[in-house]
Amino acid sequence: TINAIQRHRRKNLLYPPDPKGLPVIGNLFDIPIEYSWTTYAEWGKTYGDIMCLRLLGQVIVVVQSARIARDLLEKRGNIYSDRPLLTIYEMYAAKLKWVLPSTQMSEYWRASRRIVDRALRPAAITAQYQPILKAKTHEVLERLLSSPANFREHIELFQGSIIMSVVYGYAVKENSDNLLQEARQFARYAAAIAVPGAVLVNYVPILRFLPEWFPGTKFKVLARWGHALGERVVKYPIAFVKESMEKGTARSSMALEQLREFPSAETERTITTALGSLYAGELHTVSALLSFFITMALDPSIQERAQRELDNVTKGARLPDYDDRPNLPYIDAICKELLRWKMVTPIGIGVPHAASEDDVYDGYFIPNGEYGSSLSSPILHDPEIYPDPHSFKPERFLTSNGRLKDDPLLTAAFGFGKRICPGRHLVDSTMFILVASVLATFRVEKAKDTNGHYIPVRVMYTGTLVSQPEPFQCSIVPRDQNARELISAASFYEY
Ligand code: HEM
Repeated sequence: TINAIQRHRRKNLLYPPDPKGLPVIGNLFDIPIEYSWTTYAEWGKTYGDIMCLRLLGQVIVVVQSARIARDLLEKRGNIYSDRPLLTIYEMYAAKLKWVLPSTQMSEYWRASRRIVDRALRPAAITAQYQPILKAKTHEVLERLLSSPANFREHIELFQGSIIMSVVYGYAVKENSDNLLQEARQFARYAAAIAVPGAVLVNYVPILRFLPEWFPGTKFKVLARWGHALGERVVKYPIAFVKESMEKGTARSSMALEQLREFPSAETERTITTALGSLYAGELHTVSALLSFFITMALDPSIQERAQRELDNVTKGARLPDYDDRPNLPYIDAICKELLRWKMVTPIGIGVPHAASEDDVYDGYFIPNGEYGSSLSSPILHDPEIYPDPHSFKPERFLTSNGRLKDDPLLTAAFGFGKRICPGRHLVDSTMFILVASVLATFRVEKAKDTNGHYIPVRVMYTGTLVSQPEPFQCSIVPRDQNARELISAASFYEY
C-alpha cells in the first residue's frame, strides 16, 4: 500500500546524529541515571540541538533548543504529546496506567486533563484557593518564627498541606500525617521509575514475565509495592471527601466540586485517579521554594531591593496580599528567576514525550513511539537569551523602567504543548505569596558557626528527575518587632 511505501521511504531517511553506542544495548551505559542533563549538554556540543540515543533497539530523540521544542511539541502537538509506554505500569493488571504525567494518549488522558485543567483554572485559584494559600503562608511564617532551623520541613509541610487542602479539603497539620506521607512516597516512586534508562523492564518488556524469585527481578517487588501504594493514595482521600459530603462537613475543594458536578460512578474513578495524580507537583514546588532560601542567603542585595519594594507598598502595616501584585514586579521577577536558575526538571521537559506516528523533522526521521525529551536546561541556560545564565538575576525579567517583562520562553520550565504542566497557575500563586510574605517579615542570611563565622551556603542539587537542593543551612530571623507582631496578628486567619 501507499502507506507502506511511504514508511519504507521514510525509513531510508537518517535518524538524528547519535554518539556511537555498543551493539544491541546501544547507549544504555552512556546515559547516567543522575545529572544526565550535564552529559546531554556535552553531547549537544558535538551532535547539535537535535540528536538521538539508542537504547536496546529504541531510539530516544533529545532536543536542546526552544525553537525545535516549540516546532515539535506545540506546532506538531498532535504527534508529540504521547508518552513512552512504561512497562512497569502495565504489570499487575495494568493498575497504574492512570498516573497522569506518565499516561499514554487515550480517552482517559483527555478526560483526566479536562478534570485537572478545570480544577486548576486561574479563576478557581483566585476565587477559591488563594485564601487557602494565604492561610498556609501564615502558618509557615509562624513556624519559621518558632523553629527557623527546620525551614525545610516547614516548606514541605506548606506545599503538601496546600495540595491536600485544595484538592481534597483535607487539613494536614503535621508532616507525619499518614495520607500525606503515603502521597509523598508515591510521588517519589512515580518520579523515580520514569527516569529514562532507570528501570530495565521499561526497555526489555519481556522481563516482566520472569518470576519474582528470579535473580535481578527486584523491579517486580517494587512494582507490586508501588501499585498497592498508588491505589491507597488515590482512594483514601476521595473516601474522606465523600464521607465529609455525607456529614455535611466537606470544605471547598477540587474533589468536592467535581464529585458534585459529575456524580456518576463512571466519572468517579476518573476523578479519583486524575486528582490523585496531582500530588506529583509537591516535589517540584518544594524545590523552587528551597532555592528561594538559598538565593536570598547568597546575595543580600536582592533581598534588600525586594524589601524596599514591599515596604513601599505595605508601609510595614500589614502583610502583602495578592492585590499588591501589580506593584511588586521585583517579587514576581524573583519568582520567575527561581524557575529558571536551577530548574526543577532539567532532564526532559519533565517526563519524556513520545511520537504517536512516524515523522520527519529537518530531514531527520523520528519513528512512531520513539520521541524522547526536550531538555529545559539548555533552553533556560542559553547565554544568548539569558546572559550569565548561572547567576541569579531577577532583573533579567524587568524592563529598564522596572516593569515586568513578558518572557514566553520561561514556559520551558513547565513544558510545551498539550502536556504542559496543569499546576502552573497554582505554582504561580503559591510562590508569589510565600516569597512576598517571607521577605516582608524575615531576613534570610548565611548561618553562623559557634565562632560567629558565616557558613558558606551549600548549593548542591540532586541529580534526579525532579532536582531538589541537598541539605543546606541558612539563618532566618524576623526583620524587627513589627514583623513579629504582623505574624502573630495574621495567625487569626485559620484554614
Ligand atoms: C515549580 C513547580 C512545578 C514545575 C516546575 C512543574 C513542571 C512540570 C513539567 C516540566 C511537566 C511535564 C510537561 C511536559 O511533559 O511537557 C509537568 C507535568 C505535570 N505537572 Fe507540573 N510542575 C510543577 C508543579 C506542579 C503542581 C503543583 C502540580 C499539581 C497541582 C503539577 C501537576 C502536574 C501534572 C499532573 C503533570 C502531567 C501532565 C500531563 O502529562 O498531561 N505540577 N510539570
